[in-house]
Amino acid sequence: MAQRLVAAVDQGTTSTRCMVFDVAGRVLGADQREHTQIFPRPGWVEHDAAQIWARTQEVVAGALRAAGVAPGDLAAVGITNQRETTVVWDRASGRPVHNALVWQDTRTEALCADLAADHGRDRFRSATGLPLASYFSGPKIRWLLDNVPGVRERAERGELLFGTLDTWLIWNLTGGALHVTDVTNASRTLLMDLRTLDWDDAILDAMAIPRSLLPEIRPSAQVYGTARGVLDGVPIAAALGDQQAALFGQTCFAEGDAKSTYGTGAFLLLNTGHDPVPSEHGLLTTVGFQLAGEAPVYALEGAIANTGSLTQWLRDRFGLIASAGEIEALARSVPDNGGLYLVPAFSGLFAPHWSPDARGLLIGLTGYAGSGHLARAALEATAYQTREVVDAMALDSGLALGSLRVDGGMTANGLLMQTLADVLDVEVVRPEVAETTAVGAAFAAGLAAGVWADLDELRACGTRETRWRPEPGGGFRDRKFRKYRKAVELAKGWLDADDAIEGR
Ligand SMILES: Nc1ncnc2c1ncn2[C@@H]1O[C@H](COP(=O)(O)OP(=O)(O)O)[C@@H](O)[C@H]1O
Ligand SMILES: O=P(O)(O)OC[C@H](O)CO
Repeated sequence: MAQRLVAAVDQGTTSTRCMVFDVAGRVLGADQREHTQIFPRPGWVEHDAAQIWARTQEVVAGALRAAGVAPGDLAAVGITNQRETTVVWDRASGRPVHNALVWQDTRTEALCADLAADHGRDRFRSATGLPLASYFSGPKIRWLLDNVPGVRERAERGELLFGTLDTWLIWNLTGGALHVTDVTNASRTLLMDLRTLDWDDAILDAMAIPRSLLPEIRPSAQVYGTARGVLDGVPIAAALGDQQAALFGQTCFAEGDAKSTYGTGAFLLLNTGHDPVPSEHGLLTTVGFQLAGEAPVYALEGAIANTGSLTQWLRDRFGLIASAGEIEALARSVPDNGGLYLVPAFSGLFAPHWSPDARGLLIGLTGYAGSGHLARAALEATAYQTREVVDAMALDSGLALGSLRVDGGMTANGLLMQTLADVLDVEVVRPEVAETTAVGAAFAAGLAAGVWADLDELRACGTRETRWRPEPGGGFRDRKFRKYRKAVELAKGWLDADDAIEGR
């Protein structure tokens, strides 16, 4: 078989999958396996990086088997991954010095508060596009240096390496030959200057992180090297953080293009072109992608903590529905939300508020309210939260959204998709292949390896999609959005200092 197939490895927070694509963007075979979520203390989340590497090899073998192909049939492999999650390992033995600290892990919150003490949370924002927060990798590296016995000394001697999951997988796939990351993953560390695309020495000094730990930063689509083992001889030709890969897989190549991924939480990314746009409205500035030899494309990102998790909450805590898909019928059993508004600040509010002291709020209750209204309020909360982020993006970038491309588990919900189109007053577009993250990694790798000639060829792949257009009634919906905003203000500041002390 001619080498026209491309594999993608999608290393996510809960599972790792591998998919094999043909030149038309069709899936020929796939495999997926979960890994263990380790919760040593409240707020701490870890992964076993060695287990993830083992799972990766299993799913690659499984996907090749399912597709009926051998490594020699692949023109390239692209890597995409959960972002920010931090691994430090021994250069000689390849053994991690500690479990990986996962992006959700909040153990570095006090460290971030200390680093922010004199200069504020935006101390490194102009260089990195990010606020000081436990979400990002830099503080996680610092925690490992400070808390795992011997690690700082070994790091100072140059014996240890740091990587996000892209770096860890590429290092293992090449038998330890390559210690590289891509610009999108590096842009989530709080250590990279967005303009120079290099590690920022002043920040490394301030965080006391030795440069020798850090990988070389490369474009997202470029032949980095050749794999051994399970992908023997296959060029590794792309790496992208998973949300950026979804942006690429959704063909959001032009300034003003935007995608939103709806899973447990939601991540909206807006392509802002070749200049990083600083945010004054609670968004993150990040690298969208960089093709070999080309200038980087930047993005504004809005991260929302709770969207699909609300569906799970109604299912698992209240038994209102037996499966996630049933929420749509329950919501359709009533004509509107009956005056109910739900602010899902279960772990505070992320973009655009970043209010850790907010807690969830259900308001507008009357004797009339029933389970159907609650289901509506839960789905509408996702649409309103999206509108908050989209409005912030317009204020920061001056770009008005032409349409919103969507993906993720929640997009199976037609009522939600229509509500989203109505609340945003833009067309909502869902592609046929829902695995846009893997598609993006395959597209980027295939582009670097010459399977596809240019971005236009990628746009032509998999053009079948479903669209929802806004229905009339904008004024009424604006009033409802204002109500939701009012509820958000009521939810903020709910936690008092002594609540935190009691650990509530
Ligand atoms: N039809 C639906 N309506 C609303 N929410 C849904 C629906 N189907 C799945 N979900 C929610 O979407 C999430 C799963 O989506 P997925 O993209 O697999 O998420 P993740 O990658 O975060 O695990 C779950 O939180 C689930 O409750
Ligand atoms: O692995 P996911 O899909 O939960 O995505 C995680 C994000 O990259 C975190 O920033």
